[in-house]
Amino acid sequence: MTVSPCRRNSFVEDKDLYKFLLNVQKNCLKNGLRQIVSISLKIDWVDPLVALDKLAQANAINFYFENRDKGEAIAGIDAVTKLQINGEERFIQAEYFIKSNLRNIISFGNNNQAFAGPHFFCYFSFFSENNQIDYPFPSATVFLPRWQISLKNQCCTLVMNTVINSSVNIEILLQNLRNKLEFISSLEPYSSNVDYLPANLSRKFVAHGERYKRSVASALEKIQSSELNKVVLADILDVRSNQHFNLFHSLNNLRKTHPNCYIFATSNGKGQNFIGASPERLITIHNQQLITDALAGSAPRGKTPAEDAANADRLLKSEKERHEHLLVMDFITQRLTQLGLLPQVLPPRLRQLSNIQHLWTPINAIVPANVHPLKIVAQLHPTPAVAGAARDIAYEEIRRHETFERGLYAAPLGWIDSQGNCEFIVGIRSALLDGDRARLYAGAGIVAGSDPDREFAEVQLKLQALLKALV
Ligand SMILES: C=C(O[C@H]1C=CC=C(C(=O)O)[C@@H]1O)C(=O)O
Repeated sequence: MTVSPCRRNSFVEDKDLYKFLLNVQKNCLKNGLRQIVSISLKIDWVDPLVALDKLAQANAINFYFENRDKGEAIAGIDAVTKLQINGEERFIQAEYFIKSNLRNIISFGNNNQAFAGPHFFCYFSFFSENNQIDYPFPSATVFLPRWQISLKNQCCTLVMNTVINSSVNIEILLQNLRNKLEFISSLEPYSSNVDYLPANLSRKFVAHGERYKRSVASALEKIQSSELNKVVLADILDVRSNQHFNLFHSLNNLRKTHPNCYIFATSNGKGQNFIGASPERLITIHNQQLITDALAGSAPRGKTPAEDAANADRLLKSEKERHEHLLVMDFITQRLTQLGLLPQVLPPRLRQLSNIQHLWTPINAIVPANVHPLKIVAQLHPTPAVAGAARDIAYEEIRRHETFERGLYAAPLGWIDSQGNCEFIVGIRSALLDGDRARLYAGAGIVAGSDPDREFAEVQLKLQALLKALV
């Protein structure tokens, strides 16, 4: 087990918290209010994934986010307050929900600690309305977790968000916190061989290939004859296992096999989970410094260093891949400029993942204090890395060729704190888990010069890497 350089607070002895909560309650009584309190405590090292595994209830919503390269992981368990909506106004309503809740939250604890204080977890679907009536997630969910366990640079933080009103028993509330702390400190590191038998998978649909390639060919005709420059067409892989998919086992596999991707999972509290390993950051804001990624244009990794270098070289020089990439970069810079930001484009580079490599251009900007992160998310989503250009024509093509609901696939997912810091990624290379069934999603950008066979192979490469991690 990793030894933590950080020691937890001896809060149990701390009378300040008790006094603080009593004061909050007094104020609630006097003013007829209800207040959310966010208590942050440094705790001994724990794996947030294990905490999620052991603390999550099947009937509550949860969220998990990890980036191994950055040494960060965060689990949000159960909700103190949540918003679930559909429709065009979802980003504005989500922003309003967060702002109005923040006005009613008082924080306790050291807010300089990483991931201290209230964090709102947010996830959206690709389209503002899902066509599939029984799709298991609404088009926007925002929640403040009851429990949040995070890790950054080997330091762990527990946040308890709780409602205080006139009838809450403060002693019971504190006892609940002590119990939780004790339970968390008893957790062992993740062991991948616990209670887990290898699964047998059967595929429900085997031959999407010809249909996908026909869609690419048809999209290419449209690209030749219209304003469409690019469309991202996705495919699915439906599998069934002889046992229920194990969320934690899959997440543990994903973080091992994709250490430089964002590993994510959300549960809807009704038995379905959406999980994945995405290389694509939509935005990170830290102290008003924004970073976003233009990520598009791909090649497989080579089997030998020489083959790998040759693939990388071809990718960097390919006019077709650079055109595909440039469409994303131009879109992002234009959209940020429209918001009044001054984007700085960094030199292009390669983003090399375990199975695939991409053209990657990071873009920086300073975010004025009055621009909420969700305004930027709304402005950027969906970029041509997951939709296309021009967007409206790409939407038509996606709806025409994809016979499934995209749902949360290729959509923004992340967190926002009370200072306007945030991290949102794009939920590509993802899967919807539902008991013993899983639907896997991946796509590829189609531009002039795309070859249907190669685009299909790229999608399969992405799907197979994900499938391997699920079992
Ligand atoms: C839409 C996906 O990937 C996008 C992101 C990076 C590179 C892409 C490409 O080269 O086609 C795609 O635009 C996906 O993996 O589902």
